[in-house]
Amino acid sequence: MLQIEILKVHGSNNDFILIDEITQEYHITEEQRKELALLLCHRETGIGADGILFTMKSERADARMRVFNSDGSEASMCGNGLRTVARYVCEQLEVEAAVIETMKANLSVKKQEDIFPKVHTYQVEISPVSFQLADLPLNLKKENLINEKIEPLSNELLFTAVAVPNPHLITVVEDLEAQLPVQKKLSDYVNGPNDLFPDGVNVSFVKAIEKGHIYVRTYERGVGFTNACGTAMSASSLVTCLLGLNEVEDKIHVYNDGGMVNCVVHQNEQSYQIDLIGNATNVFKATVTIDDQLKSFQMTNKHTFEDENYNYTKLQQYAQEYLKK
Ligand SMILES: N[C@@H](CCC[C@H](N)C(=O)O)C(=O)O
Repeated sequence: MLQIEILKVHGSNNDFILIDEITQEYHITEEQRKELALLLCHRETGIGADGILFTMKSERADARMRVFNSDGSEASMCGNGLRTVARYVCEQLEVEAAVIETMKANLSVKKQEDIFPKVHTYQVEISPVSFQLADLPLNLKKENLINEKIEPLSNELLFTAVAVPNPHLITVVEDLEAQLPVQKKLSDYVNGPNDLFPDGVNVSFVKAIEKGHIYVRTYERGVGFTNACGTAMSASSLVTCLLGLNEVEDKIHVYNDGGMVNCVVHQNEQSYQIDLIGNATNVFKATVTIDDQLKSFQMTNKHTFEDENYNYTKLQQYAQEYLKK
């Protein structure tokens, strides 16, 4: 039997189960991490979440984050999740800034002023950024793909492929709702057995609302459609700068099905880095007791953070009002 304390969290309603392995000794094996994701993230039979965030000790940073999608696959990065881990670690250490080790980079995080009244807000660094197709990977006989067609996927859509460092395929469209069936079919294909994306890819359709304001809808690798994807919103902000729809260093308001975040794209000599600023909301905490086979669990001692949840709904209403304009 495995008994763990969990914290249900979300960034833009991209929701996760945060497991603290810094202050708790759980001795979770590699196979168990995948099994826990499959068991606890299931929307019908589990607690329900887009993934698990294992928050661990680090020898090279203040803490380490490992992210597992709901299908049990491990990803190199999670922008919305990193904001919630940033809050958790900063509050544990009683600091306002920290460095979190992720699979491919140690990333700076810091507490920010509320993006909306009484909404806990953190900024996280999204990097490294690479347009090299080998870094996704995307199997095409070219170095990079910036606003170009991928014939097998679509005769009309223009795509940009970028790793931040997890892989993203992004297209800018006029009508997100009309394109939803196209996005679903295309995303299912590139995340199933295919020759283009052997490891799958996060697929985002983006609408440029007006200068400094975009809407991003993402079908996430290892999950499916989510309310938001932080790395996708960051990568999409970068793509809109490349396309001349927005400017580097300007604040870009990024709307999504789960609310709204801000992104700021920075350009340096070699590449880009994106600041992702948004909520880090605690939803509830509980004790979860899991059987030895990791096939069933019981959840007890649940405590819901009512005020945080209420305050976040006000941000969602604000975002929706803007979109109705
Ligand atoms: N939702 C996360 C990304 C989680 C990993 C992604 N599905 C992948 O497999 O690359 C985010 O907020 O970035």
